[in-house]
Amino acid sequence: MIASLRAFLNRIAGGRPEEHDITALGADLDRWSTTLAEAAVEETEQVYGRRPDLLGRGQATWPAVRFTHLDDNSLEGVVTFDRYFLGRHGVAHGGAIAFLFDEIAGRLAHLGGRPMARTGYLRIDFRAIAPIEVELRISGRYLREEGRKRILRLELAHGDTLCAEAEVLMVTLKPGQR
Ligand SMILES: CCCCC/C=C\C/C=C\C/C=C\C/C=C\CCCC(=O)SCCNC(=O)CCNC(=O)[C@H](O)C(C)(C)COP(=O)(O)OP(=O)(O)OC[C@H]1O[C@@H](n2cnc3c(N)ncnc32)[C@H](O)[C@@H]1OP(=O)(O)O
Repeated sequence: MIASLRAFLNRIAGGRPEEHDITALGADLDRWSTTLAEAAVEETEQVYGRRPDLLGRGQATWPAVRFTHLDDNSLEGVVTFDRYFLGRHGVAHGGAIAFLFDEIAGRLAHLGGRPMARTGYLRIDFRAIAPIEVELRISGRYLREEGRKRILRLELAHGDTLCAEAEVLMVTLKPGQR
């Protein structure tokens, strides 16, 4: 279903359907919303975004990263920004890159069974455009750990071109923090 939704969002983003199809689609979506409202659950019960075995953890609105390497202190992977993530002129939206980085930082921060942490800061430098619909490389590693602070470095590259880099602070949650 998530794969279908992902494909659907790309068709929406990249299409210019006829008016009668837009109207029919809106009605279909409204019907599904009503059905899904009956299946509403608390956050702890939801499945969306909680399936690490699926691309993008089972989120349709997250760029689908495929990890090629994971150890306790670093990771590597590939990601393609679909049409849905277009900013302008064939380039991925900067916010989509921030979303990608925050998620990757979360993944990196919890490697090696480390305790739960939250993003303190995410400082991004956009060095070159990141094109959509091509495979980009993502990498992340620990710079250092200081008490509750984990400082990480992330990179997004297209071939030999560095598209964006970030320094991220993840802070270990204190007892009672959620
Ligand atoms: C959403 C939760 C993630 C759940 C992960 C779940 C499972 C993991 C499994 C797999 C992972 C896969 C994917 C992960 C998914 C998503 C990851 C997304 C993560 C996020 O998207 S998360 C949402 C955005 N995030 C926030 O919503 C944070 C709001 N905020 C706060 O919750 C507090 O602000 C907090 C807790 C950050 C700190 O607060 P606090 O009271 O606990 O600690 P305190 O302030 O004492 O800071 C301690 C030391 O950090 C330094 N420090 C703190 N902040 C700093 C800053 N900005 N700049 C420079 N230094 C800073 C202090 O200066 C001090 O340093 P020092 O000890 O040296 O003095």
